[in-house]
Amino acid sequence: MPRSIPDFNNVFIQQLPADNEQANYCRQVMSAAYSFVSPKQTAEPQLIATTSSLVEALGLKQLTESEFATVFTGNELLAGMQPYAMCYGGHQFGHWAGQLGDGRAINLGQVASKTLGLQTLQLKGAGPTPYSRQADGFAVLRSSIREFLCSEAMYHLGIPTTRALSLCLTGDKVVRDMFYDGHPKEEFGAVVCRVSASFLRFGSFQLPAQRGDVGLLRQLVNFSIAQDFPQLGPPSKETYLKWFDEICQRTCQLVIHWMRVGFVHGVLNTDNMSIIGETIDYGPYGWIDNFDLSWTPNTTDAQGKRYCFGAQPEIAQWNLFQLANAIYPLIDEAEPLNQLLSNFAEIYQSQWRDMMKDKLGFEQLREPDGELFVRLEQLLTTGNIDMTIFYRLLAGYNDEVIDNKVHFNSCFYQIQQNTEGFWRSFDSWLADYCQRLKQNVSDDNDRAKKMNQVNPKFVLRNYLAQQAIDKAELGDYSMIKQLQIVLASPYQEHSEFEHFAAKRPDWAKNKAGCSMLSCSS
Ligand SMILES: Nc1ncnc2c1ncn2[C@@H]1O[C@H](COP(=O)(O)OP(=O)(O)OP(=O)(O)O)[C@@H](O)[C@H]1O
Ligand SMILES: [Mg+2]
Repeated sequence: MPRSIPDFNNVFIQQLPADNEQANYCRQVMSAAYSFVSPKQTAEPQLIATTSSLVEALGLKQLTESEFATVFTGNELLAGMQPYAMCYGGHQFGHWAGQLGDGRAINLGQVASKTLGLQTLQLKGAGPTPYSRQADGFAVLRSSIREFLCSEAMYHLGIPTTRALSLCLTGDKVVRDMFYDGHPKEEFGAVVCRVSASFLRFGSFQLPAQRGDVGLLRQLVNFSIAQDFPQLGPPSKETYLKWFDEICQRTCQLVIHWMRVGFVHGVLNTDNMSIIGETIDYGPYGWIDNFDLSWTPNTTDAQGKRYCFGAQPEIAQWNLFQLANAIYPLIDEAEPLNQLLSNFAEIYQSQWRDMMKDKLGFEQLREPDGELFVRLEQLLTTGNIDMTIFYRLLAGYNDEVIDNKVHFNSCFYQIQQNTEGFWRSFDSWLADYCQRLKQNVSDDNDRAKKMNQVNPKFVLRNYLAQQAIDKAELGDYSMIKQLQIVLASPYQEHSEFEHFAAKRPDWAKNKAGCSMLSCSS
């Protein structure tokens, strides 16, 4: 195999306790942060796509295409790789679910990258582990494409996220009942290699806490601080509080970003919350087409709408509350933790207003702006308006526009159905907006430029991901490559790919994969 490979420095397994059992069968794993496990051999590894900047940054350029596919489907290990699955628990849909763990994710180790620092490589869909419970350990092509494209799309939108190094077919078939309706079908198996400085989740700390294993809890927290928050100082009660505060802040910023671009995670269980504040687990996520705070992409969530667009901040806070509960034994005082939790709502509100100020192109936030923001959200909802297109059109708007309906025409889903009352409110909001713009010092061009740096033109619209999947399932990967190009600079124009900025077509409104998704993956 390769002539030159990256340096591995597998701190996670060096510093944290391993499961003593080496055999690969499902079990409760006690007093350990992970279990050693080998990825499953696959029939015919095939590379579909890579993220070239990551290939380079991780020192993997020397690998040939076939070596790459072999390694990143888990068929062969590079020298220094030591595969393991992590042990964690979590609250799923508000209920404690006990031990979950990497049921289909297998970590290969930590690469010391010159530009990115220490990064963990993790295969998703590489076979069963002690944490697979009733499931098979695999992932299918459609969900892997969604994860691969969306991780990188988020990264280029400037949003903290786990990244995606590669997407490979395994050559094996995987059976999935996609609609949970008793019609299982064979699908293509695939593996995405994810990359992050840390794959620890809130649930990684919750599980030892629930089990009363304060020793392991402390080891995990100390490890997290030393690896990812070294600036906080040596372990102490004060440092633990600073660590929790930092996680609250990062989580808050993450949700602000999601609200800014119209991303709905879809399964914000505590096992899907990254301790370093990244977006993790691209399952049944979705992007807002018509602005709707009550929209959830996840069919399992259709009734309760626990994880809908507008609930994300509240859910993030709920999840932080669970994390606070978990680390309580290390702090032994509820008051400071409560204080940090209750700050969350206030900090969120203030950051949200700041984010809206930028989206609307105001140079400074002023007291009455809050009312403009609220009125706008109501209009976007009742007018059935595409969020992404609206903000780009708003950047090019000013009081010289003669006909508002014509200027904003392309962002409406059902323009004919809007009432006279709606148009009156819409026109009056725009008039107030123009009035407000007079408080800016710089000109409209400058404002448009700045607005277009926070309001993306291109997002991974649900129907686009589905089109790329439909083609890929027929062996045509061209749309994956095209989306990779466009989504790598989502705030810029791409005249050649203008169609990728189009609002959701009618055919996609109720089509599976384009409107709602099941968790089957
Ligand atoms: N096909 C599968 N085989 C084994 N375990 C699975 C499978 N799908 C999900 N799980 C496990 O079920 C739990 C919850 O699943 P969830 O859908 O949040 O995760 P996921 O999409 O597999 O992974 P991740 O959070 O690592 O992105 C996790 O413990 C996960 O590893
Ligand atoms: Mg998950």
